Amino acid sequence: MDYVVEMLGIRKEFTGIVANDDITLQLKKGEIHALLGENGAGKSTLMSILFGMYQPDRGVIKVKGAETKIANPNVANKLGIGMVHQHFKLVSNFTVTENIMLGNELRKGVVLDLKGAAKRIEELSKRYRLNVDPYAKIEDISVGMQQRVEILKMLYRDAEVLILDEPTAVLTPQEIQELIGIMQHLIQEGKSIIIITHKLKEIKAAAHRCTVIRRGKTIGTVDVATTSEQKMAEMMVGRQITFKVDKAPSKPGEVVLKLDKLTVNKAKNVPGLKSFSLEVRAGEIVGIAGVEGNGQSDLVEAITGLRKVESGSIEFKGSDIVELSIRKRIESGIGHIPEDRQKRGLVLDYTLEENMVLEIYNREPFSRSGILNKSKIRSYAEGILSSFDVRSGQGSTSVTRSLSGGNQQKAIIGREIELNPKLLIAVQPTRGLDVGSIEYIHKRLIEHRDKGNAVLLVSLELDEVLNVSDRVAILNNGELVDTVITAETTENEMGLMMAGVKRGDQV
Ligand SMILES: Nc1ncnc2c1ncn2[C@@H]1O[C@H](COP(=O)(O)OP(=O)(O)OP(=O)(O)O)[C@@H](O)[C@H]1O
Repeated sequence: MDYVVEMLGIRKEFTGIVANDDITLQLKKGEIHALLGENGAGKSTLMSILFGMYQPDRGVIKVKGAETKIANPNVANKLGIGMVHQHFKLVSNFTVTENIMLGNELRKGVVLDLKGAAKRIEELSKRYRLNVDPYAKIEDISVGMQQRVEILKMLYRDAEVLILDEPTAVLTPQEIQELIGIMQHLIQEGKSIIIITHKLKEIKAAAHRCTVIRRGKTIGTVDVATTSEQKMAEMMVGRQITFKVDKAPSKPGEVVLKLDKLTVNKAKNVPGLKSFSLEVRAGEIVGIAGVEGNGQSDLVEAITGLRKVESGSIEFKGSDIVELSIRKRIESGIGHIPEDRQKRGLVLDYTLEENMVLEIYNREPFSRSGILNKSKIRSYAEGILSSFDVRSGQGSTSVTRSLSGGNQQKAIIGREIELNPKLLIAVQPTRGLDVGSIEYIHKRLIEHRDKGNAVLLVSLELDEVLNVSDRVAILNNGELVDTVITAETTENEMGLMMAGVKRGDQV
């Protein structure tokens, strides 16, 4: 068999946890190979080993049949292996060309030929249909385009094996389709791809084979065309997944959040949200649907106090909170699961238990007369971590940075729900989570509603908005298109409203 890369019997242990335990993955030339596994299963660790960022404790790596030691990423590059990380490594005020040359020509101390490099980048971009402008500045291009720059960086270095670590997590549905097209074109040109994703639909749409790992061990490699999504999910979590959200009809109570003609600016004098009105009641989940960048973050940041309001009012439990500080808003009962967990949600160098009490460490019973009660903090944190199944090497004392991305996300969700806020604002709560965890988080959001709280759910996943929310407000270009009851609408109808077509105007 013609394998370009083989990872055989790979083991990697971190303090307190075996991240990879005898894993085998074989990549055929010209295939798109998906790597699937629960949060913390060991996917990123395995790929970091292939890219030379970690050394395995045991096991063999072969590239084109020859056993190799990949001592560092430079060696990986020389062997034709490239990787796009979850968090891009681009300098925002540099151009595309400068970024691609950085760490290549620049490191080698070669005399720079920017023009020549830009020309080659343009050719590569054309050949692989990436549509990237070599002279654009990173800060001026979309996240999807930035990802293409990362792909170009690999191609510029003649990579033959491309590793993409959760590339679709940051993309809009449209960009995901484009990326799948790009991947298909790349393999036609002889490249081979390993892609990490939690989305079974994407695996079905793009991959030829899929290797499933669970808790550091290989479960198996399957042909995607003949394996159902259900089957892959079961291999991954080791139990049946329903893919359905069970919920009773909502029983809306008093108005918890009342937004009246709210206008928020994106930049100076550029409105992001325009005269937006909405009520969210106790005992209901209201979803916000829209194509990314249509006012969702302006809305969330205005309610949580991160952004100044131009005009209009925000009433929470009957009083206007526009002038309240962020901390006062949290104390009065507004919980927030933020979109960017690394920037806003967690302090990565703190331990997990410190992060679990970030908003409440100065209250009883966690501190008294300025002295922290460490055992109370620990038992509180351990409670959250166990009910939300947050997996880490050293339990509540693990440094948060060492957790896998999905486990960091589960920790934030657990922390915010545990505070039992009267209003919970959940922004993309299940981004980066495996199907088992998504099922659990949806259940907890509904339980939170059933306790008589209000939930505002902002998500780009139409399935999620439709299945979890009771009502949905649709945003287009910063304006409310309509508010609909989810049981009375369809995905198609919602799609049209997201494009700005009101219900009554649809044909
Ligand atoms: N540098 C590190 N130090 C200590 N533990 C680590 C380190 N890197 C990863 N781990 C642990 O190894 C396990 C596997 O993590 P990894 O990031 O490989 O999982 P993953 O499958 O990529 O998860 P996700 O889907 O959530 O991104 C996790 O329990 C994580 O906490």
